[in-house]
Amino acid sequence: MGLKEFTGRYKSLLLFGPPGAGKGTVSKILAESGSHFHLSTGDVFRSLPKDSSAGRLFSSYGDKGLLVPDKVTIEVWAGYVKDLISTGRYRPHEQYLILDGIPRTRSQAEVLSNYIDLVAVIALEMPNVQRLTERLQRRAQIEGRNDDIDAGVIEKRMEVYRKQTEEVLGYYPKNKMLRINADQYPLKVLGDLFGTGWEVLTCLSHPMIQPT
Ligand SMILES: Nc1ncnc2c1ncn2[C@@H]1O[C@H](COP(=O)(O)OP(=O)(O)O)[C@@H](O)[C@H]1O
Repeated sequence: MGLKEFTGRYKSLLLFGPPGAGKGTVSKILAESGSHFHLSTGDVFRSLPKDSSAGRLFSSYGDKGLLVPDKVTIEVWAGYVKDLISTGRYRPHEQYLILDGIPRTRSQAEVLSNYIDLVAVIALEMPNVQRLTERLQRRAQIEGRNDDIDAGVIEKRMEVYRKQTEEVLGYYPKNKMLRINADQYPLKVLGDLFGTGWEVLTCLSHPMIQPT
């Protein structure tokens, strides 16, 4: 089957958590543990040309800590994944897709279900806003992200997570849900994740069975 003809669903793990909870760190480690593909929706938006219409739309929402509207989000995301497949960078027959930052609304979850075959949902839990903010401010120094610098924008992103995204967890079956305390050192978070979720996550340790 040619790369462009993939019409199946992407076998996916979803990462949830407030800004600063460590979605990116955990996703990268899971992806690298078995050559799987980590896709951060925030990174997808940040890679858009600033003068494109989607890029301008992203700035107008992202700079305020708000979510980009659902329709555009899904369009940009689905187009990006298609491009990854057609250029051979993401190989859906062999790799799991580690999705960080999507879905963030119920409506995104509903549309996304047409694209993915869900393996697991990892919810990184960290209610301590002060410590999340400290993590983001450290990241701002390293990565220079505008939305990590402004305290008002950080606060807005936390609120958006609490009000719009957290409830999306209820959309997914409990037997696929791994809730992990993210208010710990990264190694401990990973230890807990593999301790709780070994049976679900063990699929990442070997390549997918090839279709015959
Ligand atoms: N699924 C999504 N739906 C709408 N907007 C999104 C989505 N993912 C990312 N964004 C936009 O990109 C910004 C940065 O996302 P991300 O890097 O994942 O941030 P965070 O560290 O807050 O989790 C968000 O504040 C939002 O404007």
